[in-house]
Amino acid sequence: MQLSVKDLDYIIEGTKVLDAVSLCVEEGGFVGLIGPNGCGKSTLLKNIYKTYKPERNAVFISGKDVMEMPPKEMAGEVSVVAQENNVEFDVEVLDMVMYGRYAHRRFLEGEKKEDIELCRQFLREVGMEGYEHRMYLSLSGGEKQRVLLARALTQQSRLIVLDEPTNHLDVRYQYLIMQTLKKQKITVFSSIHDLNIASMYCDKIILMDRGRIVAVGRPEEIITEKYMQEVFGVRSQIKVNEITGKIQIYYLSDNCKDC
Ligand SMILES: Nc1ncnc2c1ncn2[C@@H]1O[C@H](COP(=O)(O)OP(=O)(O)OP(=O)(O)O)[C@@H](O)[C@H]1O
Repeated sequence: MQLSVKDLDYIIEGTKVLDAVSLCVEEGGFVGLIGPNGCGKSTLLKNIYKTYKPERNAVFISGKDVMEMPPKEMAGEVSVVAQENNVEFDVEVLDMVMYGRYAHRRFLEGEKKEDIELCRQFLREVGMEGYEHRMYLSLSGGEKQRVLLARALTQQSRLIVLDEPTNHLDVRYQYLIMQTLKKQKITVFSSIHDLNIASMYCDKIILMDRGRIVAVGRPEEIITEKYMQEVFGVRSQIKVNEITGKIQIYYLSDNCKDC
């Protein structure tokens, strides 16, 4: 098992934001984390990649407690695409992607040709070829997001954790990014708002509500009319798409005449 969380609580300003959260993500899995705004998805992910400090013996990557892992070891095991990336100083896009090679470089070692080629390859994969020498902060939100994904892939860890990676992206790039992730031989754990995208790419979905895990299962077991109503408070119709064979969700508005 690549990632496991055991009975994790997390309190922010006196409020229990995570309440006894346990989950596991098996090696090679593509696991989506879904749930309403404010249910604790980002807080859970931040505990996993240690932006927040989890309790000891609660978060394990490849069997090791993350709190026992020094930064370089952590970077070798898990790459992260977080939701907020406050970049304090501007760099060229290629240099931004090169940061992903941190875990693979020795102290004071220069950039290797192979590293640069790898960075260029992942920039191509995310549709950012030709942007290598643009300044990162001059990019649009969606372009930045794709560069950060290239950086995470360049890290070549076995697990990637992403917080809403398709935020900011137009529909073409939403699918390109998910497709790119799917192609890698890597374990993926990602929060996802778009449930049709989740059903298309995930083999397992974890549903959260109010700081707790409500259900875990295959997309067709979790993205159901019942859970949509109970957890999101939205009426929906769910059908299997004839072309993709995946389930598709249609939202029904309250003032819809015939539904
Ligand atoms: N620094 C903070 N101070 C106070 N409350 C916070 C803080 N960070 C998060 N929270 C609260 O914790 C809860 C969980 O937030 P979190 O960002 O984890 O939700 P989320 O499921 O990722 O939401 P979204 O779908 O909107 O991104 C929310 O109610 C949020 O307001």
